[in-house]
Amino acid sequence: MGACQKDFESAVNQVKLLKKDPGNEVKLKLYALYKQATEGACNTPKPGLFDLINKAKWDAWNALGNLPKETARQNYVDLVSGLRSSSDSSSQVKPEADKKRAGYDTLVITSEDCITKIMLNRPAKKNALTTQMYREIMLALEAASKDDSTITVFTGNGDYYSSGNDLTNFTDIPPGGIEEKAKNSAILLRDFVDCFIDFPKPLVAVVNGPAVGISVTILGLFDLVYASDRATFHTPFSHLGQTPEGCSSYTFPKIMGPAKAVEMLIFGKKLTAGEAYAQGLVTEVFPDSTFQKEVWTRLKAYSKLPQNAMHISKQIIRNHEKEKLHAINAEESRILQERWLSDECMNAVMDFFSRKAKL
Ligand SMILES: CCCCCC/C=C/C(=O)SCCNC(=O)CCNC(=O)[C@H](O)C(C)(C)COP(=O)(O)OP(=O)(O)OC[C@H]1O[C@@H](n2cnc3c(N)ncnc32)[C@H](O)[C@@H]1OP(=O)(O)O
Repeated sequence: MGACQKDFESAVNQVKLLKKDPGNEVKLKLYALYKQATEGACNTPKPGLFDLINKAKWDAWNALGNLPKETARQNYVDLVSGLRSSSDSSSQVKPEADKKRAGYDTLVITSEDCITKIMLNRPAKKNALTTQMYREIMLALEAASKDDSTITVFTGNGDYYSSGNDLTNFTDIPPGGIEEKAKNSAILLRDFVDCFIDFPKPLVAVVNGPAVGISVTILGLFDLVYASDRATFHTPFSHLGQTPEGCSSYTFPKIMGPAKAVEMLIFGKKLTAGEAYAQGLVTEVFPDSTFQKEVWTRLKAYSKLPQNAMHISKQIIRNHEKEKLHAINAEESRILQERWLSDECMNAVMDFFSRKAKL
């Protein structure tokens, strides 16, 4: 027990030295295990529903039940050891690999063959989109709109394309409380989607795996969507007490007809890649085994087409609707600002964290 206590104290110190923020979920786990290891089973009153951060912490600790202090200590030590080794040899592609595009922590951006590739790079979190990531994507789009590339490609690192909005975004409450949080998030959402509406060059999604939430809805603003046959398309907004964004309330009925759009956006029906192709959301589906090779061969050929002609064609095709799309985006963001304050939404986010804490 003495040695274990020493390992535990050493792990507590190592956490402070981690080079990379392990993210809110891991911090919650660490918190819970630390409390259990030092104080035993959760013994404090449950915080109120609106005290989101303390409630998430309490839930995580309480979920450990009567786990013995010794086991909690050991689990804490193991978790920290895993974090240290994954930060040393992470499967995450190091942004330093691309010297030209330093300054992005959550994306890997490369330019080759007149193609700028923006790769979401949080594979361990299924490329869930943090607030920082939304901001970095906006910066990357701004840079790509001005660089000498012909087309811009979005893809995901790892087995997912993206699991959509990172639900921990909801736990970082500013001093102004949840109303301020909802207001700031609505502004960020609106600005983020505006960047896609205004993007001047052909925009291609290389959907390497499952896509959820906002990573699906904004596909309606892309010019080509290539999908692996492993990809799925899921917008579980009602399940989350939320409503459509990314202009999908307009683009999805237009693309696939109202009946199919309703199945996805209201009832949360998950589409396979083949179904998404049949509904017109996806341009073409490729077998996963040859996906990367086939898609990149195709894109390299396209990127050699005359650049100005392609850019002007995109403008002709998209410009009629720009004003309308901006208005729709503003309205969807306004409605979501209200939704985020609803009990339905808060309970759904709490459920996600409770499910995680019980694992
Ligand atoms: C500025 C704000 C704009 C907001 C715009 C509105 C946007 C709306 C949306 O995008 S709604 C969609 C939100 N996304 C979800 O609801 C998905 C939640 N995640 C899941 O359901 C599952 O994680 C999964 C189905 C994507 C994958 O399941 P599985 O294969 O079993 O993997 P894990 O669950 O173990 O995931 C690994 C790891 O990643 C964490 N994670 C995955 N997705 C998210 C996410 N969206 N938010 C936060 N964290 C996520 C997951 O918790 C695991 O973490 P852990 O290893 O336990 O620490």
